[in-house]
Amino acid sequence: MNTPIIITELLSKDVRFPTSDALDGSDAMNPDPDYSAAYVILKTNHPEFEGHGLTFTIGRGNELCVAAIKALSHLVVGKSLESFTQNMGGFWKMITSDSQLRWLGPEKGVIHLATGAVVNAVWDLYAKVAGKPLWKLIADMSPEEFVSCIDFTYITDAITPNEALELLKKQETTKHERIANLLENGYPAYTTSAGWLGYSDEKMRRLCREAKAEGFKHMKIKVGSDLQDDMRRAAIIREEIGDDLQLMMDANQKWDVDEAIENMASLKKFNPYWIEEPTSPDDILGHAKIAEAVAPIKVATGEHCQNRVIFKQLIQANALQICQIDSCRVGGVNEILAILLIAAKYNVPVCPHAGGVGLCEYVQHLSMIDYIAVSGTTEDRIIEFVDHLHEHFFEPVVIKNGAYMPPKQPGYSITMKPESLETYSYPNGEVWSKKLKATTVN
Ligand SMILES: C[C@H](O)[C@@H](O)[C@@H](O)[C@H](O)C(=O)O
Ligand SMILES: [Mg+2]
Repeated sequence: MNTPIIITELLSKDVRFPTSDALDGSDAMNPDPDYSAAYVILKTNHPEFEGHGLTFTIGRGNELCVAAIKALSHLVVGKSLESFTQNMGGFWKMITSDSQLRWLGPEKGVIHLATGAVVNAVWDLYAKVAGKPLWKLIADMSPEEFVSCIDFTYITDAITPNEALELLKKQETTKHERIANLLENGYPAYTTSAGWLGYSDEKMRRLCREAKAEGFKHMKIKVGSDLQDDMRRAAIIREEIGDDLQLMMDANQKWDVDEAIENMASLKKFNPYWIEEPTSPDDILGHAKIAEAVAPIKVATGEHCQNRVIFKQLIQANALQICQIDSCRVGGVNEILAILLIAAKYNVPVCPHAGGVGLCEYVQHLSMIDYIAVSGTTEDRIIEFVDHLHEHFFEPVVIKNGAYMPPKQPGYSITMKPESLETYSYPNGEVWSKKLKATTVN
C-alpha cells in the first residue's frame, strides 16, 4: 500500500430483525428477542477498504449501543490503521482507557459492547488489508506477535506474557497440520435451532429430525421456565434424538443457586452434557457451588460474562467447565485472545456462544484460532450453530456434516449486505416502518 490507510469516518447503524414474530431465539429469560446489531462501518481514504463490525443485542436498547459506539469514534477517526496494527495490545488499551468513557464501565455493559463492535471493525479492516480471513491472519502470527495483541492488565495472576509465549510456542511447529485438517473437515458444531422455548412440540420434533439428518451430534434446548414443562420437552427431544447424541440445557440465568441444584437433580435423568447459565452471570461462587453439586454434568457460561477478569475468576474457582466466549460481549478480538490463553492454561474447553445475528459468522474464526494456535485440539469443543439470518452477510457460514468450514474471504466475515442494512434499519427501514405503522393503526 503506497499511501497509509487512514480511518476517515465512523458510521454507526441501528439494525433490527423482527425474529420475535416467530419466537426464534426465545428462552426462559428472553421470551421475545428481536435479533439486532449495533453496526459499525469504518471508512478509510482507500474506498476499497472498509472495516465492519457489530455488537449484538436483542432489540430495545440497541440505540444505546449505537450511541456508545459513536462516543468512541474520536479514538479511531483520523488515525492510521498501521498505528494500531504495529501494537495491537496498545491499541486495545487505548480504546478501553478513555478516562471519561471508562467511568461508564469499566469494561462492562453498554460501553464494552460498543468497544467490542469498534475493536472487531478494526480487526476486520486489518484482515481485509492483509488479504486474509481473520483466523488465518492470527494463526499466521508468531507467538511473539500473538502475545503483543493482548493487554495483560488484571490477569497476570492467572497467566503472564511469558507463560502465554511458552504455551503458544508448543503449538507453533504443528500449526500447518491443524490448518490442513480444518480445511478438509471443518470445526465441529452443535445446534440450538430446535430448542427455542416458544416452539411447538411438532416444530421441535421436525427440527430435531432435520438436525440429526444434517449430521449434528449435539443439540441444545432451553429450560428454566417450569420444571414439569422442561421435563416434558426434554423427554420429547430425547425420544427424537435417541441416547447417542449429546443433549445440552440452557437456563438463561433463571434460577437461584439452590434452585439450580434442585432442578438439575430432576433433569439429570435426561443425561444432559452441560447446564448453561444456571444463575446470575456475575455469581462466581454460586456457579462454583452448582458445579460441585451437579458434577459430572458440566457448568457452561460466558455469553453474559462481561470481561476477561470474570472469566479468569470463574476458571480459577472451578466454577465453569465449559468456557463460552462471546465475540462482542467482551471487548472484541484482543480480549478474546486473552481468554483463550487462560482457558488453555487451565485446560478448560472453549465452546463459543453464537446464533443471534452475525455471532456464528464471528466465532467460527475464534474457535479456529484456538485450535490452530492456542489449545491445539478440538476435543470436547464445539461451536454453537443457529440457522437464522445468515443470508444478510456477504460470506455466510458454511456448515458441512455438522461442522463449520473455514471462511475464505479476507476479513472477519461480518460485512452485511447494504440492502439488508437499509431494509432492517430501525425505525425507518422498510420492514420497521410498515410494522410500526401497523401497530399504531391497531
Ligand atoms: C435470546 C437469545 O436467543 C439466547 O436465548 C441465546 O443467545 C442463547 O442463550 C444461546 O445460548 O444461544
Ligand atoms: Mg445460552
